[in-house]
Amino acid sequence: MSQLLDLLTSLTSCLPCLPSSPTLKINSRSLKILRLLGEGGFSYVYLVQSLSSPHELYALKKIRCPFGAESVSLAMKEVEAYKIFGSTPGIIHSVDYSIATERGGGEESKTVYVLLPYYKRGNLQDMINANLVNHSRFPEKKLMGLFLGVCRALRGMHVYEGSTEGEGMVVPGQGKRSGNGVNRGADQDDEQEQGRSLLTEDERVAQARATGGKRRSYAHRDIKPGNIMISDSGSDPILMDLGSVAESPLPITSRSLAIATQDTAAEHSTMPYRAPELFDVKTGTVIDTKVDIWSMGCTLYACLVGKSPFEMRSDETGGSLSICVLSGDWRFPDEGPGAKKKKNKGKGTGPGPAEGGAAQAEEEEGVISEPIREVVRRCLRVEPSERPDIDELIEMVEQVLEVLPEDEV
Ligand SMILES: Nc1ncnc2c1ncn2[C@@H]1O[C@H](COP(=O)(O)OP(=O)(O)OP(=O)(O)O)[C@@H](O)[C@H]1O
Repeated sequence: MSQLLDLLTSLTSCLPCLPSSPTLKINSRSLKILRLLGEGGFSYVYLVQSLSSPHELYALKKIRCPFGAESVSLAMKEVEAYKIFGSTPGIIHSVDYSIATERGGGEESKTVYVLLPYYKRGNLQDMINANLVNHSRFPEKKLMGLFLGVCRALRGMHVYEGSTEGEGMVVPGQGKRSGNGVNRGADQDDEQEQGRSLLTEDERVAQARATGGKRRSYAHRDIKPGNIMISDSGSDPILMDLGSVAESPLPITSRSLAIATQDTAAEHSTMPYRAPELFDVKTGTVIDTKVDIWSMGCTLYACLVGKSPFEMRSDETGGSLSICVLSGDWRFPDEGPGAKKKKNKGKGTGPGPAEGGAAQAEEEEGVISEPIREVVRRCLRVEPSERPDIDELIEMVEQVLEVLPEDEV
């Protein structure tokens, strides 16, 4: 039945609101499904409308849990992450959630529904796609302003200072947490009793040893343009898709933990944006927030060039994407042997004074400013300790914004 609804909704996704649109209830809220917004590995995201206040639109993420308790607990980790960052600026929060149980053919399966604010402007990937279609590019200052917004939102995870909503909610391995006004069903109460954490038991023990049990930070682990929504005003980025969020640092204390971490990354972190240390997780290393800094470098490059640096390079060379990532093999389109050299805007610390002439303007068209290139280079160091941390990255981006000339209107 559930699959039939997905099929029906995806078939009608291009149609405006049908009179017979399916409806569903999330706790006390009755919602009408308008259309499919997108789909991922195990989830569908629908645009829904409140039946009681038709001007209220939401995005409803439906996470199917086909593999029993394990997949339910993964979905609940995502729900938990929405709560943890519920009041962190620049990070999506959930409005409500529920767990539905379906019984059929003697089997029971669960589906987790998460109600999210709807962002009508879409995400950064949509903007990249529009640029590719229109042969246009982001004005650099506007782009770096958006990028700074993403850095600041990410800082809310990397330097987690707690949230009034989230505090007392995550009780690794034990205890209850307080409600947040959400009308939870019996299933949710069961989950509540068990207590939730973003860590598996092995990870929790390893981390407690490494941090002396102190509160830590979080890594998003799937930063990419498709996971950065644009606020309705058009000026603020919103970090979303918290299904991959993991507590950090994570010391890899055993071979089994290394394999589990690598498998989780393979499932949840998008390959062209995934840091090298997650491709080949080694025992004795520590996986931390630097994985996101790598992905930020890939994201900035994709905004400038149209795709991830490693997708670009593996397309160019015909080589494997993972080998390009592991060896840090990437370049800007106008760099390297055989590349058509364009005059670079702003050598060294910043773009130089504007030089006149139509030929000059034409030559400079499509050229990426040197200070922006440098941000990408710093993020894409194969050795995690050589990458800036989030505060250093914010500082770099603020300096770039200071030296960039105003965008032409
Ligand atoms: N709040 C929202 N507002 C508008 N559109 C949304 C919203 N949330 C998700 N979408 C759309 O649905 C798509 C899939 O969402 P999301 O990334 O959360 O799903 P996912 O299953 O985790 O995807 P992935 O496999 O790419 O990680 C997004 O790319 C976006 O187009």
